[in-house]
Amino acid sequence: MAAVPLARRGLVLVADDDPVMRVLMLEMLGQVGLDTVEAEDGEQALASFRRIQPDLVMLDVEMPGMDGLAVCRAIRQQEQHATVPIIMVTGADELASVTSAYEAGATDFVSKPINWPILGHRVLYVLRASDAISRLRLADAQHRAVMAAIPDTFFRMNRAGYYLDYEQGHEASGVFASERCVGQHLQQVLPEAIAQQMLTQVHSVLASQHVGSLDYALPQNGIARARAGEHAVAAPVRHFEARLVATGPDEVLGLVRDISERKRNEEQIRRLAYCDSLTGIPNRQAFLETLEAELRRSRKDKHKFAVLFMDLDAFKRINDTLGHDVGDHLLKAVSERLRETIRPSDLVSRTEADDSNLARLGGDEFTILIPDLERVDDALAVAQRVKDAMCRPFQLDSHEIFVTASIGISLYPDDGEDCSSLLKFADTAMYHAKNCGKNNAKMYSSSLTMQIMSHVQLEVGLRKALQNQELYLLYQPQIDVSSATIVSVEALVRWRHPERGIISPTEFIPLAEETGLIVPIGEWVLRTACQQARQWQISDDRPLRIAVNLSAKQFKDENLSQIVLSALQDSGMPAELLELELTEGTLMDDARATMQTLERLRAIGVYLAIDDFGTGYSSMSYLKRFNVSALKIDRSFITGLPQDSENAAITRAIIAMAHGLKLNVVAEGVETNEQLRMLEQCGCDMVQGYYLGHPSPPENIALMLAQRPVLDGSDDNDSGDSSVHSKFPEQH
Ligand SMILES: Nc1nc2c(ncn2[C@@H]2O[C@H](COP(=O)(O)O[C@H]3[C@@H](O)[C@H](n4cnc5c(=O)[nH]c(N)nc54)O[C@@H]3COP(=O)(O)O)[C@@H](O)[C@H]2O)c(=O)[nH]1
Repeated sequence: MAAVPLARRGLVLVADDDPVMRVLMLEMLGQVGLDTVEAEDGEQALASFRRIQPDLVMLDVEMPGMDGLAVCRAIRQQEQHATVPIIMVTGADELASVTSAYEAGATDFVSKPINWPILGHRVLYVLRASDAISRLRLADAQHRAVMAAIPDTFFRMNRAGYYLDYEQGHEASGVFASERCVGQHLQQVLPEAIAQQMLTQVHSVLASQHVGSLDYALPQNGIARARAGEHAVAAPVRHFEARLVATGPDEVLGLVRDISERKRNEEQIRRLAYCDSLTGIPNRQAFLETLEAELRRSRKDKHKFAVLFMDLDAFKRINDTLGHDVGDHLLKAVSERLRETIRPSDLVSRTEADDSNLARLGGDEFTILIPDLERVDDALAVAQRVKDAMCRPFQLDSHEIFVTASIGISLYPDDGEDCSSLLKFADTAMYHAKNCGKNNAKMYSSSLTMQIMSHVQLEVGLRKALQNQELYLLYQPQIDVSSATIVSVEALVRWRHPERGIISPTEFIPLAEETGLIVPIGEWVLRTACQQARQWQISDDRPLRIAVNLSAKQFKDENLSQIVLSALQDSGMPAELLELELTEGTLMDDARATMQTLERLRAIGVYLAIDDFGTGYSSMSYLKRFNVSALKIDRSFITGLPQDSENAAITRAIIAMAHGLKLNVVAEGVETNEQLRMLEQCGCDMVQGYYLGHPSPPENIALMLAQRPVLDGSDDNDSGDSSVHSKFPEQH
């Protein structure tokens, strides 16, 4: 049977000047599967080494010429062969010889007389050990390369919290030097609290054998000051993340990374996500989170808190008239004033006073959280302080701006037990405050929700009212005082609601304004009134004027003049017989735009009147500039005439002033003969009111028109009140 060749296990260079020794060595090494190359002397050995690059070298120490020690040294000098195992064959097992061998760079030695049976195994062992060492060296080099590439600081620590090793990473900002740590306990290196947390984490990692981590911050200027407690003041800090992994039953490896940059980025992102970019105060998201936290806290501690919802009154007008830059400045100034108003107060009960109790939700809406509320009155007191703060004029560049605010308040837990309800209810209360005349603060109550719901239902109904033909017009005559004849008729809209019956325009016109529905409704009124008036003009054969109320939204509608022209054309009405009634508020809203719209309407040739005069700005100079044809004295001045001397004086002054400006004057709300008499004496041109005719359906107006001079025979079908029946001419 042929011998099975042994697997080759390495190439050994054997150098000995004694041929017998060489043969024996080659034989023994061959028996354990090693390949061999022989050399007779040192020079030959060195040359062979360079040529064949053996895995191991065996050198006889004593050789003529270049001895084994010299060869060994020569090999070791070649850097790339610094690790090849070299076994020296020494003449005697004496210490000096062994020492010289190691000093020359030998890996091991074999003494003569050689124990031949174990020589091969010895060589194999040295080869294996050398291989293991090479691999260890490689692993160590790789380890070092990884360490050099990683910015983290490494340390080893035992269960008790002593640093066993500490390798500072190149991006560790030099908080600690390695010599400060090795052999030291955590508490001698880190501030007490952090050291304690780290030790807890070390124990947890050792127990679970899972990776654990810990974030902490240290003052930039060093540990000593941190330990002195100086980090409590706002010293710049660096943030670190320590990851711990168990490397044995009682030892962890820690990697510490400087995460200051990441923290800064996170803070920047947080600021962007949670700050209102215009004012710098917290935004809606931040407020919702603060509210959520407060809710949890108050629920646990059984405390009350309040949410204030503030909205500036007429902010839109400031934006529209003075521009968005001024609007933005105002919002910044408002937030600053709010900040000042709540900062020194009892609002912030937490240790760290911050701005998170205040937020801008968007537009001109701000919210304030009042924690730890003891009495409801405290919330109202804060609202009052805020209102007072808003009332002080804002000086913005060249503008002195006056604003007021409406505030709604909801309470936890009385009004709601979740954030969205509390915010919604505070908003509802704010709307209520606005409806109660602005510059107001109101508490939420559940009845407000009912009101809002019915408001919403009304809005839904109003959206369908036009297409369902639920709207209709009544007409009220305006009578010329000198001729006692009807010269004009005012169209007044009504809504016949399928469930609620007749709804007054005082209820649905503001809603139509708010929702923008006034534009289509107003157009329908205009067209219907023009058609009706044209019929009367034809049948009665006289130039009867029809008066139609225009709301602010309609007046601002850029299609207004087109709509007016089209209504006139479709009905065949002469433009001068269409009277458009505008309130002072509508005209004063945006003076420049007003002038342009008025210009367009005048160009069409319609008759323009100012309605409800005396209730708004009552500015004579504007009246002159607006160049209208008539003004209607508001009925609040006519009520109480002639006894009310103040109203009598105002009425006289308005009539005189209007005549000075060559305007016709109409007195509204004339309900008695005495009022009529007095207005006649004051020279009032026209009168309108229940005394002369209630708002009535077209057929009643047709009857009245047929009587000349006029006789009031009208019924206000919608009020049912027709108590005033008087013959105007007979009163003369
Ligand atoms: N934009 C539009 N507004 C309209 C329209 N139709 C009406 N309105 C406005 O709604 C308000 C209430 O109107 P109404 O309930 O019709 O009241 C009018 C008269 O009924 C009332 N009036 C008339 N005479 C008397 C009186 O002697 N006493 C008394 N207490 N009330 C009286 O006055 C209202 C007419 O006011 P005015 O328009 O200011 O001349 C009202 O503001 C309407 O303007 C519409 O189609 N579009």
